Amino acid sequence: MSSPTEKKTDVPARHRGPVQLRRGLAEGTTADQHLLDTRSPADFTSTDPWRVLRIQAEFVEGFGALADVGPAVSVFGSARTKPGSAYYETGVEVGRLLAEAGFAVITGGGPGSMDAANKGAVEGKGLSVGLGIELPFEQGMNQWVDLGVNFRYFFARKTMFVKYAQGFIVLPGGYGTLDELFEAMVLVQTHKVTSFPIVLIGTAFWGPLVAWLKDTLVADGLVSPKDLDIISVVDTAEEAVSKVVGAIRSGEPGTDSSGTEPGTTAP
Ligand SMILES: C/C(=C\CNc1ncnc2c1ncn2[C@@H]1O[C@H](COP(=O)(O)O)[C@@H](O)[C@H]1O)CO
Repeated sequence: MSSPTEKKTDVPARHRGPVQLRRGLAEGTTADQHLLDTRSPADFTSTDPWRVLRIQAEFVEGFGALADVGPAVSVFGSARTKPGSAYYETGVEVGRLLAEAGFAVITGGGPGSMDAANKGAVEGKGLSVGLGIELPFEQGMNQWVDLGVNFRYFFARKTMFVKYAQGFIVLPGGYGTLDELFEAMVLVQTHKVTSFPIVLIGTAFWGPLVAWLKDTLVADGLVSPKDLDIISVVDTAEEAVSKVVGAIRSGEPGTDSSGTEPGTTAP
């Protein structure tokens, strides 16, 4: 009797593209049969190889749609921010000031702070971009998006936020906002992107998070003290836009060159 590790050359193999299958896995239908069998097309479109093509298509379509956006800043913040609230008005101001400074405004295209920043971009006569995401519940693009691209996959969409923007402005938000913020922070920390200012608005909101980064992550040696400089925190739309635009124009990373600590308003 041969050992399980002994090479078996007598077992026939079936090839499916670059994949080789033996024994029970070799049984079944051929690729041609699958292709020509129209009984269950829905099964086919939910297979992983088909998904890869859809993912690829999202990147191709996204790159194509956004290629001519020009200088841009991505703005993040809660989908639940209410029109008329202070955060909403700050979002409108951010969008307007960015547009007036010649920057396209890229958001997630949804409600709340995204709606606010897109509205500001339109008011400032700039390019208002929304990168929508397909969600289990119906959620259209907000009315202020002039160039909209809809994504099925969060990760493809997140690539676009970074690839087509030169900086981020982040309003208060929940998990989605934190996800987008921390992804950008990691990209800067690991030098995957350079010269990428990230400015958070709202010292009262972000202060406790920044304190935790410092008192726990830095204190425990999980990030270095200089990693705190990846973000800066301000209180107004004017400060945020001036900081991001200034850093982009000077080619500096998003560090606070004034020497003030993250979590404090720049002088
Ligand atoms: C939950 C609600 C709406 C969901 N619609 C969204 N549309 C587009 N983009 C969204 C949506 N929800 C989250 N995002 C992305 O995450 C960030 C906001 O998430 P948060 O958890 O609300 O902070 C935002 O920047 C988007 O990119 C309400 O009806």
